[in-house]
Amino acid sequence: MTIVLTPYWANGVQKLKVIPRGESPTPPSPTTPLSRNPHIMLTVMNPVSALRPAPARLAHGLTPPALDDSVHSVRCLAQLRSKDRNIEKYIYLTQLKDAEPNMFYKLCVDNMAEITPLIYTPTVGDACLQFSHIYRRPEGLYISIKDKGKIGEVLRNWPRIDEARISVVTDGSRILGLGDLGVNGMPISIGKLSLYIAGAGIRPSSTVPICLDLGTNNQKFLEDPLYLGLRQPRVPMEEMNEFMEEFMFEMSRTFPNLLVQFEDFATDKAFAYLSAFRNRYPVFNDDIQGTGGVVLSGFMNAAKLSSIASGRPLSDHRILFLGAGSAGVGVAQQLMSFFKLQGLSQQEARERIWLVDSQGLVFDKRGKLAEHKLYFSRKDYDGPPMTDLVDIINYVKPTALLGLSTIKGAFNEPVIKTMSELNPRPIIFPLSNPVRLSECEFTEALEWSNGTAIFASGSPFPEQEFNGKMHYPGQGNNMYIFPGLGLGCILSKVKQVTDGMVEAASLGLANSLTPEEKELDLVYPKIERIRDISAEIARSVIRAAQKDGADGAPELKVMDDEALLRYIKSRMWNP
Ligand SMILES: O=C([O-])CC(=O)C(=O)O
Ligand SMILES: [Mg+2]
Repeated sequence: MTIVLTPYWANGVQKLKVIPRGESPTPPSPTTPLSRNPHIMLTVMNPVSALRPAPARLAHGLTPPALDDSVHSVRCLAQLRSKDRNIEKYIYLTQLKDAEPNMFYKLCVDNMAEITPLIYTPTVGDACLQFSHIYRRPEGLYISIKDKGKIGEVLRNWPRIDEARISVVTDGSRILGLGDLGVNGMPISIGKLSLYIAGAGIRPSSTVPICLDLGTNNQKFLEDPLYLGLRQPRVPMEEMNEFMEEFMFEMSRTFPNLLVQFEDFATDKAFAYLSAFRNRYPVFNDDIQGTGGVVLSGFMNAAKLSSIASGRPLSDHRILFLGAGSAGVGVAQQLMSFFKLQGLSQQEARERIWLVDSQGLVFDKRGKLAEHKLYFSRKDYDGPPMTDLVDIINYVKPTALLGLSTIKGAFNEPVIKTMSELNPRPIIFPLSNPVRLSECEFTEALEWSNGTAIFASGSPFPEQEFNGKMHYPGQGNNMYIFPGLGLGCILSKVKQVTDGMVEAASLGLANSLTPEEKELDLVYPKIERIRDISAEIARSVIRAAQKDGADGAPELKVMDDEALLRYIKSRMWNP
């Protein structure tokens, strides 16, 4: 006999009952108590934790006499802190989100600096690597290549279609700097959306984490008996293109009010799908535009500090990128705005930027280059290939060195010393994620530059005392941008995400430093203020959407800036 396990509730406790397959649970009658009504039971057992209703208050006597929400949050935090390993903390928080979503988000909002690195970068990287092993419950939506031709049907299985406003979609092909993780990329979509909720007050039930499964080329996963995805290599690009066309079309049909964030697609796909869809649907790519926007913002503040020390005009900065993938080129494109804001032409702005990839300096005469590198490829160099980073620095004489290479240790002592010889305050941004792939550590940058480096990294580093002074590392991570950008897009019901909106998000972030933060030489605001920052960013984004004619909420146009900010804050969800 085949049996199925059917969950039911008894005295407020969830249990499992074995019943023969085909036999249905007792049909509900109007007199069935709520806790025994299988329809209610189904809601409670909804596979998507963010969609589950808050658990009903238990009847008197079913909870300990002194259980109280404010004390319980202290208890949860203590339980969290009692775990030694970050991955255990991640698992604990995932379970808490499932069991008590409000408590989970309350902990996040109240302890942003402590919890963000656990639910997001860098711990989420480990969670992805181990996802098929630490998996406990369904969360989010999985669409596989096997669903081609019926993607709409799968999407319509989402239980709260009407409420859906924001989806993070990954195909797992380039998770952080960890490479192709296939369906194990799901925690990235989940983690980003947790930050939307905690950082911008997006309602949990309006978030849709999605992982597309187009196979994986990760041999280790293909051989892992616990791997949760399709056991096949990635499908060819042509097949994926058809899949993506159907996917985006069905997404817009099923969820007419949804903003889509593409996340961690391999470089070629990241660029291809952004340009294929951005004029047709409200979509942006976090790794190209979010990272670009956040680095532009930090760079604007860093350049001011650096120029004060050197006396050079802002328009004279020279930026060298190590790494020319989607993030590197995305950031380079965004940094063009910095120079244009200083009055340089497009051509002049481009000449302030140099790219280095795995084969060294990117220049026209080097030979065939990938499409996305062409724009920044140097036309003014025709010597032999230049591969040594110190040589390249001595040739380019950059004021800023930005790393998006995922090569740990690439910014070594000679590199940073050379930067320091050229600049009284060199800008050093090792932006690769997670932390163990960072081009250098904060302490190294401080030591080798004798405390002069203006530093921001993709993953978090602790603050550091050096030569009797406290130094604060910036975190140039797109987490500062995407929650506010998304909030602005949702509230103004945008039809598209324009370049102007991304630039506005970036300027909004740059201008959000308080006088105290400036006093400490910070290039990014403190993460504890993320809700205020997100509201400011959202306002800038809404104004830019209105200017670009991309918005669909005319009622926001008549509000003055103060009223708009109040309105944005009033729409934020609180746990
Ligand atoms: O997730 C992060 O921490 C930043 C990001 O988008 C990436 O590295 O791909
Ligand atoms: Mg990413």
